[in-house]
Amino acid sequence: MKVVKFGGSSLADGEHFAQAIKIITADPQRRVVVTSAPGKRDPHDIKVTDLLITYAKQVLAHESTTTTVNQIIDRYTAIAAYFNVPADKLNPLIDRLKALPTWHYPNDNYLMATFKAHGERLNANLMAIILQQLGYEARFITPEDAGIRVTGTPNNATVAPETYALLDRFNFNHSELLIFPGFYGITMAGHIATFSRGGSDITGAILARGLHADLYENFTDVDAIYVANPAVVNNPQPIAKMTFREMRELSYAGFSVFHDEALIPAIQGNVPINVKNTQHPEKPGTLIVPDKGFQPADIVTGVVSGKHFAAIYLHKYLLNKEAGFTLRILNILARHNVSYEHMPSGIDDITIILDKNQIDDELVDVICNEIQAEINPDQLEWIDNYAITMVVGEGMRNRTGVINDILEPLTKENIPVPIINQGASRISIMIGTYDQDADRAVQAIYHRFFAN
Ligand SMILES: Nc1ncnc2c1ncn2[C@@H]1O[C@H](COP(=O)(O)OP(=O)(O)O)[C@@H](O)[C@H]1O
Ligand SMILES: N[C@@H](CC(=O)OP(=O)(O)O)C(=O)O
Repeated sequence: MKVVKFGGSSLADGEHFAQAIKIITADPQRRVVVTSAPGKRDPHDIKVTDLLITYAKQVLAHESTTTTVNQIIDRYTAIAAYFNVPADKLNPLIDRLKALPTWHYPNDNYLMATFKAHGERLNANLMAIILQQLGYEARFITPEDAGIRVTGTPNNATVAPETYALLDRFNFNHSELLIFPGFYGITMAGHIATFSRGGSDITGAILARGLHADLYENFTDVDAIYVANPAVVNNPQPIAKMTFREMRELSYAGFSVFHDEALIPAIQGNVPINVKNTQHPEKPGTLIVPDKGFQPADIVTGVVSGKHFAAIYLHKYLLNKEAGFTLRILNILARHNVSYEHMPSGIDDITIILDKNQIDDELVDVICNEIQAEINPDQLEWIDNYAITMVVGEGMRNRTGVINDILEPLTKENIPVPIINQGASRISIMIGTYDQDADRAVQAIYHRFFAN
């Protein structure tokens, strides 16, 4: 059995829906379908999820919602019209969308999550209606029905382990197609909470593990996952096969084509993932497989840069002799609910690299003041413009000279490298550069390893 997930770009309009349906029905193994919300039809279009965020904000600000609601309705109406879906089938979906402001929410964050989740919920419902109209045995299933339980915050939830016990008990007759909305689950108190953006990939992986799929097919708008982001490197090489561990490192570092958290259920359930192009399903795409017995084809599998990092640099003599020093800094960060990404250190120095998205200017001041007061370092600096380039590959393990091959092209390009950190996993090397050099660093490393 295969779980198939279609990204927003693959369900943007009626024509894309028809192509997705062609794929679903071409293979009897494809039994479980996960939908995203309709994505952009062209580069200037707005994703339905973003329209829903605007709708929620307008409700919270007591502003008029008419234009936004009509824009959202138009997206679903256009898809329904493509398949001649009668109005009485679509009207309950529209009524639900319009009624969202009248529901009760524990707070504004839950309201936002519920509005956002409806992009996928309405799309899955519509997909089931269309499949039924075309004569297929299809059932629309919600996370409530199946038992996708989540914990955490309403707009950044994580799957709760009991989900898998509930999915095991879920009555799944393999003769029918199950159509699930991606992106959200239900909290213990019964409220809707979404995963982070791009999180429909996570729903697909949860279902692949929970329903014991043999393969998780993730349909998107590129032929494969490439060695580097095609927006940064011209015409990069596709990756035919890689390990879960490689993909987790690459997606965490910025390969937005597949959500990094979606790797975890697939790893736990040992379900391989095939990322494929909806417009070219005949192409092999990229296969992501367990690490065991994997034979890497190249030294480097992928190279990626993220530009949203900052760092706290601390210098204090005899720092390494002071027991609990690092713990005290991390406690300060934890008090403000800030996590760190990397922490390279020397005998008298430590650099703590943070994701800037979780911190604003006010919080930077508060944290630095607390560090100064509690730790009393000789030097404390906030560095605001770090980019992290990750070079990842199972083929790098136990190989000498790789670091030289990575740094040499950067030196040639005059790119300063203030930080290097070789991951404990030995399949990744982190190169810290400044924001403005990040893309050139990826291009230089890519060309060094894949020039021919
Ligand atoms: N290394 C990479 N290989 C392929 N695509 C990448 C890579 N890095 C970033 N991307 C981007 O990811 C996009 C697909 O992800 P996304 O827009 O989330 O698709 P979907 O709508 O199917 O969920 C591609 O169009 C591409 O721009
Ligand atoms: N629709 C949600 C979830 C998602 O996974 O979307 P997409 O498949 O278009 O990346 C978002 O925009 O974040």
